[in-house]
Amino acid sequence: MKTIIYFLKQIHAFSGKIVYINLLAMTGIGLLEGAAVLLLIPLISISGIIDMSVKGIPLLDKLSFIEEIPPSVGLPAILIFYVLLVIGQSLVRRQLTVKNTRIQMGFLRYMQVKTYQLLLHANWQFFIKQRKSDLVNILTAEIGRSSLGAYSVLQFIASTVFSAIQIGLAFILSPSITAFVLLCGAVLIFFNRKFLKRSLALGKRDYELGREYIGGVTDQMNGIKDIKSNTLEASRMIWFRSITKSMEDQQVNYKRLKATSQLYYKVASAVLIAVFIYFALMMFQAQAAQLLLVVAIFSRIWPTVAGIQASLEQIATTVPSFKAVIALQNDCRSAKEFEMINEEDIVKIKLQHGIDLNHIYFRYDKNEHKYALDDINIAIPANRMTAFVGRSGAGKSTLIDMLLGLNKPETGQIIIDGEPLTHTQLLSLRKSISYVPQDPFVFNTSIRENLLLVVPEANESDMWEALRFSSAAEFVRNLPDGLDTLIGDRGIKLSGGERQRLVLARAILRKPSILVLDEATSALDSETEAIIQKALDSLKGKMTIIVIAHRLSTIQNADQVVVLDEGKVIQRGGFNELAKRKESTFYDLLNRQAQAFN
Ligand SMILES: Nc1ncnc2c1ncn2[C@@H]1O[C@H](COP(=O)(O)OP(=O)(O)OP(=O)(O)O)[C@@H](O)[C@H]1O
Repeated sequence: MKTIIYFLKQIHAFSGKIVYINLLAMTGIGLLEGAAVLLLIPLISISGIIDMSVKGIPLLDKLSFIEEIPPSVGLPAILIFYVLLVIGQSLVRRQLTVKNTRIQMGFLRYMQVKTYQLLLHANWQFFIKQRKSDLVNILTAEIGRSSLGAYSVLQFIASTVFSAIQIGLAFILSPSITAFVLLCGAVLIFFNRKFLKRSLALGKRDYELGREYIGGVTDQMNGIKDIKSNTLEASRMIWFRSITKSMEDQQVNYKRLKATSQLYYKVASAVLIAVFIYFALMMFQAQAAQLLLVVAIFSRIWPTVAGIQASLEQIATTVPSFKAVIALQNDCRSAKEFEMINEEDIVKIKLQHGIDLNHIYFRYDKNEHKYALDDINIAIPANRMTAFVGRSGAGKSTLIDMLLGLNKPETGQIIIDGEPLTHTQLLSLRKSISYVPQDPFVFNTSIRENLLLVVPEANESDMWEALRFSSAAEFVRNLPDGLDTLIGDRGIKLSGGERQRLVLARAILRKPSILVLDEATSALDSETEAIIQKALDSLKGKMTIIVIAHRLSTIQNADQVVVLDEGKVIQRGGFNELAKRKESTFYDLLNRQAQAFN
C-alpha cells in the first residue's frame, strides 16, 4: 500500500490534476457501464423472460412502467439508448486510454530526466564507487519497468473505481448476493497474498538478473580485445547461456504465477456460482430472475476482483525496480555537487598568481589508514609549466583530480590567487581549465561537432588554428570529409595518437587559463610529440600548464618538477636541478628511462 501511495505521489508530482481528471473519467465510465447493466433488466422484461411484478428485486419495481410501453416502441428505444450508452462509454474510454498512456510515458520521461539530472550533478566520489553498467541499467531497463508499475497503479485505481460502482449497483439489486460475492472475494484475496509476496520476490530476482546481464555484457564488450586475444569466447558463452536461461525461466515463472492466481479466481467463481445456484434452487426454491441476477452479478464483479489481484501482482513485480530508481535518486541527492547554476552565470577565472595547495590530505576510503595524498604543500605559479612525476600509484592523477575540484580535500586548503577555493568558485575554476586525459574521450559524431560541443561559438579558422597547434590539421584535412568526417564507433576510427591530438585541439580551442595534460601525448611518436612540446612551450607566459608525464624527456622545459611518492611530495625544483641530485627518486627515474632507451 505504501508503494502505491508513493507511486501516486510521484505521478501526481509529475502530472498534477490530470490524474484526478482521469479518475473522474474512470468513475464516469463505471457509471455508464452500470447504466448499461441496468438496461438489461427492461430488455429482459420486454423479452418476457422475467416477470416484472416479481417482488424482492428492488429496481424492478421502479422500472415496472416499462411494462406499460408497447414492445414495438420500447424495444427499439431501449436498444438505441443502449447503443448510445456504449458509444459514449467507448469514446470516454478511448480518451482515457490515450490520457493514461500519456501519463505513463510522461511519467517515464519525468523519471528519466529527473534521475539523469541528479546523476549528472552528483560528485566524483559517487561515480568512483558506482559500477557504470548499474547506472545504465537503472536509467534504461529499471526506469522502464517503474513506468509500467505506474501504469499498473492507474489500472489498479481504475479497477477499484469500477468495482466500487458495480458493487454499489449490485447492492441495490441484491444486498445479500453482493455481500456473499464480496466475502468470497475478500477471502480469496486474503489467501492469494502469497502470490503478491512471490511477485515481489520475482521482481527482485528480475532486477538482479537485469543488472548482472547488462553489467556482464558491458564489461565483455569493453574487454572484447582481451576476450579474443585470450580465447575466452567459450567461457563467456557459458556465462551468457546461463544468464539468459535464468532470465527465460524467470519470465516463465512469472507468467505461471500470474496464470495460477487467475486460475484460482476462475475455479472459485465457477464453484461459488454452482454452490449458490444449487442451494438457491434446492433450499429456497428461488425464482429464475434471482438466479439470473446471481449469475449477472458474479460475472460482472468477479473479473474486476481478479483484475485487482492481477494489478497488485504486476505492481509488486515492479516495486524493486522502482525502489532502485528512487534509491539512485536519493544517493545522487546526497552526493550532489552544486546547486544547478545557469551556464552563462559561470565566470571564467583568469589565473594571475597561481594555485597553492596547503596541507592537503585525501583518501578514497575514510576507513583506510593510508592517504592517497598525504600532506601536500605545493605552489603552482601562474603562466608557467609545472610537471608531476612519480612511480605508478604515487598519487599524480589523484592530485590532478583535486585541482579539477573532483576530489575534495579531507583537510587542507586549495588557494586560487590568494583566495581559498569556495564551492561557488569551483565551477568557475573548472570552466577555466582544459583537461586532456591519457585516454581521451571523443563523442560519436563529426570532428566539427566534437570541437563545437566545447566551444559552440568557434568559427572555422579558430578550429583549424587549434588543430594546427596540436599537429592534427594535416590528418583532419586528409580525412574523407575533413572537419565533417564522422568519428568514433559509428564513423572513422581514429588511432590513439590522432584522438589525443584532436582532444588537445579541443582543449586549446577553449582558450583555457589552465591546461592540464595527464599523459596526454603518451600515444604520439617522438617526432609529433616534439612538435607539440614546442607548441606547448610557446604557451608559456600565456597559460598555466600542468603536466603529468611518465616520459621524462617531455618535461625538460618545465619550470617546476614535483616528484610524488606514496602520496607525498618528495622532491621539487627545476628539471636540471633535480637531475643533478644523485640518489634521489627523480635521478633514479631518469636513469632507468635512459637505460631503457639505450
Ligand atoms: N578510485 C579509487 N579508489 C580507491 N583507491 C584509488 C582510486 N584511484 C586511485 N586509488 C589509489 O590511490 C593511489 C594513487 O593513485 P593515482 O591513480 O593517483 O596514482 P598515479 O600516480 O596517477 O598512478 P599512474 O601513474 O599509474 O596513473 C593508489 O594507491 C591507488 O591505488
